[in-house]
Amino acid sequence: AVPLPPVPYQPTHAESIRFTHRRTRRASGRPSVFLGSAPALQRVRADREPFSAFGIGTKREAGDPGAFLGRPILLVYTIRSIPPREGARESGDSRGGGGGLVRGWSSSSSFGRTVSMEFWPEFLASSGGHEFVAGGVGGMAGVLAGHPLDTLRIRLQQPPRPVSPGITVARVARPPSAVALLRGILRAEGPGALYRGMGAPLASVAFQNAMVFQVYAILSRSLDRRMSTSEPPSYTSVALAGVGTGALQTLILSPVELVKIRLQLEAAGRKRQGPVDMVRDIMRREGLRGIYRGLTVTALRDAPSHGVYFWTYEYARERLHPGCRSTGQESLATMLVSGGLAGVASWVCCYPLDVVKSRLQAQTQTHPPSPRYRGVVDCFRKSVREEGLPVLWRGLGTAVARAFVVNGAIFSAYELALRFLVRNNGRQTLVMEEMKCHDH
Ligand SMILES: NC(=[NH2+])NCCC[C@H](N)C(=O)O
Repeated sequence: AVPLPPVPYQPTHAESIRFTHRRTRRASGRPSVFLGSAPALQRVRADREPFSAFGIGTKREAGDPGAFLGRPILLVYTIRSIPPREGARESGDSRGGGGGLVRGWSSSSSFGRTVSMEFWPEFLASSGGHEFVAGGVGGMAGVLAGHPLDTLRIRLQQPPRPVSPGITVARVARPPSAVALLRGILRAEGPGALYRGMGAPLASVAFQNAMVFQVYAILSRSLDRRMSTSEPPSYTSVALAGVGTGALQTLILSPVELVKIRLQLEAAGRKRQGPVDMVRDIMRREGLRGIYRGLTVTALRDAPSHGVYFWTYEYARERLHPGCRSTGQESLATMLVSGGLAGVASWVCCYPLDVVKSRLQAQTQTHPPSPRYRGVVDCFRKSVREEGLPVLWRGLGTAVARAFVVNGAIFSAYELALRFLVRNNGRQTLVMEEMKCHDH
């Protein structure tokens, strides 16, 4: 067979230039500019390599400001992929041994002669929005696995019905246990009631979770300031990225949960509304303010809880399977358990806020004459005054069970989908060798 000619490498997008540049600089300690595009690298196929890449770089010492002002030099690279094993050997990275995924860059000798660098799997993964797709798959798995428990939690959190305006039966009637409530719902409304309001979350939570995992992937890597990229983001970066992600996703999640909660609380028998009718109805009556009711309390709940969420996940999986944050090698059990634990920790830490949020989002503004709770603080005060301190933990058992199931499903589906999406790239290590360096 005639060997295929090298594929000329065309520099394209600005974004990947910046990205590649940052990686290069961090790894070598010397600034250099490489013009190239990550999507082009992803198109490398075994039958088309090695191929050449042309880059323009500058040689400067590390930390030198104005690196871009240096004389441009032409760099010629050969890019080829090598088996993971060999990659581990070449980069001296023992963790990647045994056919594992190798991460990090290795740059040998001095810049300007021969530099070989590895494109780590995550670099390839992060350039194509794979986390977004995998996050969406995870979100759907989570809703399918946990919606009945979610309905139980929302119902348990509600205040007792008033006998007449302003007077509740809280002191007389003990709130029902989860099991009693479940039996009651099944008897009176049938199993369908547990799945009520699931259609809309399936689509919207898929989108919300997709955004969460994509934003988290970007933030956790960009917050990490360490020079070495051969290691996964630090736990501090992971937690901070979680907080940022949690705050941002509130904009999507708050209205989604408002509609979900109201659909979940619709009793059987009464004429039922679908999500679209419900949104239209709220918009007509209260406008955008109505749709965004509960935004503040959702942000208060979700920013810290997502910090705890991602920190716990990363910490737990590393404990259960040492080295897996670097190699990506972990079992399904590790994914399920660390995802489950992350969910539980993130719910326990913010649970009272969730009770308040559910109550605030459930109440309609027009009926009864005036809303029962006027805001976050008022809802806290009134609930505790009327029902005692334990009200802040009502439904916690159900919430914890749900959190374990849902987030075990989310993280497992996410990790598996991600591996599926990058499996072509994930098994190989790309080495970029600097062949020539014309320095005039
Ligand atoms: N309490 C939280 N908001 N935790 C953060 C992630 C929660 C996850 N999306 C879930 O539905 O369980």
